[in-house]
Amino acid sequence: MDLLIGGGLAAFTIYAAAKWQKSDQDKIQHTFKNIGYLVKDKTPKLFKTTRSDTYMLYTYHVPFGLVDDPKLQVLEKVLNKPVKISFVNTKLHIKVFNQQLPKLIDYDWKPTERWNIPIGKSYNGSILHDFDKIPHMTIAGMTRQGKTVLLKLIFAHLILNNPDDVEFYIIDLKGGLEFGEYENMKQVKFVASDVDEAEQCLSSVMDKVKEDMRYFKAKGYRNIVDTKIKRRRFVIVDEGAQLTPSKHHTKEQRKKFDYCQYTLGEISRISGALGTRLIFGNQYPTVDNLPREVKQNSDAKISFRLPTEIASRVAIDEHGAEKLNNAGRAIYRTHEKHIMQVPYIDDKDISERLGVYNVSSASPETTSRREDTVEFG
Ligand SMILES: Nc1ncnc2c1ncn2[C@@H]1O[C@H](COP(=O)(O)OP(=O)(O)OP(=O)(O)O)[C@@H](O)[C@H]1O
Repeated sequence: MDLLIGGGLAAFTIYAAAKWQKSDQDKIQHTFKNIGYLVKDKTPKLFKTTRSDTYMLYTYHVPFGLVDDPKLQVLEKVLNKPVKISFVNTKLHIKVFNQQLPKLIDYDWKPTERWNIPIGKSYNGSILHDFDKIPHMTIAGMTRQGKTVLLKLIFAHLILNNPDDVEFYIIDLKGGLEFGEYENMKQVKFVASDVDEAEQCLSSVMDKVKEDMRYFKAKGYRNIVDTKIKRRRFVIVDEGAQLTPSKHHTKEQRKKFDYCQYTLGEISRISGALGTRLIFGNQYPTVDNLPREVKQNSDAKISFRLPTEIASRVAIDEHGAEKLNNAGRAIYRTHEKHIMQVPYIDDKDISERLGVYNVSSASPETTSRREDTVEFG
């Protein structure tokens, strides 16, 4: 019943605001009343407005007992503009953005600083993810929403910025269809396309991580970012759910799945300071197919559209991904949360731009298991 009344009021508020040509400030004030965001007839009082190029920020004193409330989200529809609501230092902040995000942004191939990747455009401008600050990332999203495009964007931009210092270990559980064509690039050390190869790939990464650990200990290093070591190693998993054992697998197969899940957890737990970064992509994250340690150690979580609020909570620890509404639209969650449009990149573009890094197929380095020595310093 409450829901019905609440829904009716919200619909009325949206209708009324559209009909009366009021300023955003007026509309917000009316909305407080209409949706019952008040205490004993006292509604929030506007205390400050701050204008920027991209938004207008309204700051309110609120009566004691009121905090930010999900029902204020109705303002998005009342104002027909993107709105961000937060409660900071006992004040209510309502940020009203001037523009909707574009539905398509082409990737522009502009280099950035070292390990910073332009993963999206938010209402506030470009979002750069710095893999030296936040080493591990999870990426979730239903089919055809943009996970693989984002993984390829990260891959391509890392090579653009650091062609001589980046190396990749890729577990492409779409049978190698997505990353197989890049396996001859000098930066790509391994492309695994099934669980047997994933086991070998991860075992090889683990050996290297242990090697790094011994080296760091001997040198007294704590974190790669405080050393002169330029090399960074990226482990990319596309469709991590394929590493979940099920009752149809044999005992032998299950052992392999368990090993892969355990090793990904270990990599996320110990290797960040040593220069290895894990990016774990997964269609529909559940507690079974998103290894707990990977989730806990990934301080950056990205989600494209997911089917349910529950899946959104597993992926990014809060609701919202179930409401995203076009391919390439995602939530980027670190200590902050941003809605962004991921730049679009296609395979042809990557092959043309990065083709120079293809090593000759005659070279012994071109097998899917190139085990180059790691260079330090
Ligand atoms: N950033 C983007 N901007 C606009 N369109 C996009 C973007 N990313 C993906 N798309 C569209 O969605 C399609 C599917 O993208 P992608 O291959 O990344 O899906 P996916 O999430 O990996 O799905 P699946 O898990 O089924 O492979 C693309 O071919 C493209 O048409």
